Amino acid sequence: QALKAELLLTEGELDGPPASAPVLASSHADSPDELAYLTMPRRDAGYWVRLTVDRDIQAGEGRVLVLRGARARGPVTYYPPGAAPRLINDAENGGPVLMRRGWVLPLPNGWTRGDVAYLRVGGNTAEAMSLRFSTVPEIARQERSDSRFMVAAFTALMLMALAMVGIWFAFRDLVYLFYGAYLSCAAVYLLLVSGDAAEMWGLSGIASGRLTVNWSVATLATIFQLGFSLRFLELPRLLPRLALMARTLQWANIVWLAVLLLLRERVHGFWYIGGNVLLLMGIPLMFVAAVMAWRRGAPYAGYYLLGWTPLLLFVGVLAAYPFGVGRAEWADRGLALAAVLESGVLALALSQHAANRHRLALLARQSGDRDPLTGTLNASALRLLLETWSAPGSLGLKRHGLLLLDLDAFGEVNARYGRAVGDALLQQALSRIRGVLRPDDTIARMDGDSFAVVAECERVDCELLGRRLADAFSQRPFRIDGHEIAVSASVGLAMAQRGEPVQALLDRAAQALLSARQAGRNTVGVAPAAVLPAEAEPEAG
Ligand SMILES: Nc1nc2c(ncn2[C@@H]2O[C@H](COP(=O)(O)OP(=O)(O)OP(=O)(O)O)[C@@H](O)[C@H]2O)c(=O)[nH]1
Repeated sequence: QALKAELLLTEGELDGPPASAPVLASSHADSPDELAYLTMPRRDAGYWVRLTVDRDIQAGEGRVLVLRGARARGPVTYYPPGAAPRLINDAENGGPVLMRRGWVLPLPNGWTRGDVAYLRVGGNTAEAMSLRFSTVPEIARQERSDSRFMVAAFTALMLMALAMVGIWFAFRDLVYLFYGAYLSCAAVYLLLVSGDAAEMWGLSGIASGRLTVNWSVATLATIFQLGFSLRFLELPRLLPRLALMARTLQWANIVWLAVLLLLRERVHGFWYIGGNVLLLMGIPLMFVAAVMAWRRGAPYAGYYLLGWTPLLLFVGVLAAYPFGVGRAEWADRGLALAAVLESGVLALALSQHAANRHRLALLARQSGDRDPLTGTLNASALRLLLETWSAPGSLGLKRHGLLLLDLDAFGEVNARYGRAVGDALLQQALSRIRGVLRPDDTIARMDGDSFAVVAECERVDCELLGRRLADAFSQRPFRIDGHEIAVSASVGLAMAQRGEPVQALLDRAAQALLSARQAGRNTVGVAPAAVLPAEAEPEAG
């Protein structure tokens, strides 16, 4: 059964289908599975679409046409072959609502070859639309299966959102709350666009104001997603410029959402174009940010990429659909599936994030060994933490480095300004070190003027961190009691290796620190890799 759809170019308002008109574009669907697909450029006068078939369709066959797209347009009038015209896509004026997979255009008297059907498509928006044949039982089957699928996706997302709120409650870090809020918005959005909300108790009211609500929920999801990404990828620290761009985009979304909420129907004709453009700008930005953060050692950026890439692709396809790129038929389901996959991966990452933090907090609290002057962990607490991480079977940090930092010529500060000033300097030194670290890094005061940092990073990034720590001291003098005191620091780095005893790791870091001091201070020394019994053989051979 071949269906032909032609986009006609007419002038002025007509009372009925044009007798003849130039054809702007045409599309064929040669088999029942194919779509006739038309992209419509913006045009004040709207369009007429002429539909023809190459074979007769009997009235009793139960065949119907399914129209998709044209979502943001004004009312569409349908002129069935051999029957009276009717208005569709007019939910806001009490007309029939969108089915999950489009509007059903019935063929009450069948379709005789040679008869012509028309669609009058109003509204001044650029949007693509598609047409295909189906049957009522087939649509019913599809609706049922879509419905089950969407409810499962909704439930999965909502459960994960609840878990995130729970984690936020325990740790009070906004990253979890943002993610939970994003998940709930995504779940509600999926339900709304799937069309199920209209039939659900409690949601039918929301669903009837459809466009404003759908778009607001989607925009809120974007706003929360950006907030989450900023924190999760540690953009302000790692990539300040990208962080600024993400914040700007977040604000643009907030402003655009306010426009929608204030003006509602009055902006429906064009609002979604701005919304989709913002979305299409955000996708590559977040992708680039994730790749760059990953390369700079953001510990969870790998999860982010794994989870988001498929979802961003589907969002991109859907956002580009009104502009005539891509076909949204398969993208709806793909979107739901990718959203569940994404939330699964990210929820896993965030719970690992939380578990790491929990273990640290617990250990630090249990150890109770704190340095009285600065209030941070002391040497024995740090040793306990290192022992726990290196114990076989522990969750452990992935790859981590131990950095020892020693202030250069600190004895002179004491001698020149007095011990009280020295104490104040040590306290300020701790905040300088903290300023360079991530929230998950661990810091301890070992003794006198030396500190230790344990950071989850690859060797290059740990070396960079070492340099940043030294720079934090050399680039700015301390100001204490009206004195300006310049103090540099030397840093020794040793990368932890599986199976290496904690004392050996500490010794290697101390050796690296010694070499840095011997190299003239204000430098970073890096310890050579440990030779472990299991690895000694291949090296010897
Ligand atoms: N104000 C103050 N000073 C301390 C404290 N604990 C240790 N110190 C002093 O810190 C200094 C540690 O000196 P070292 O690290 O051996 O040597 P340095 O003077 O820093 O010289 P470098 O060889 O460059 O490290 C000593 O002068 C100690 O008296 C403290 O709690 N408060």
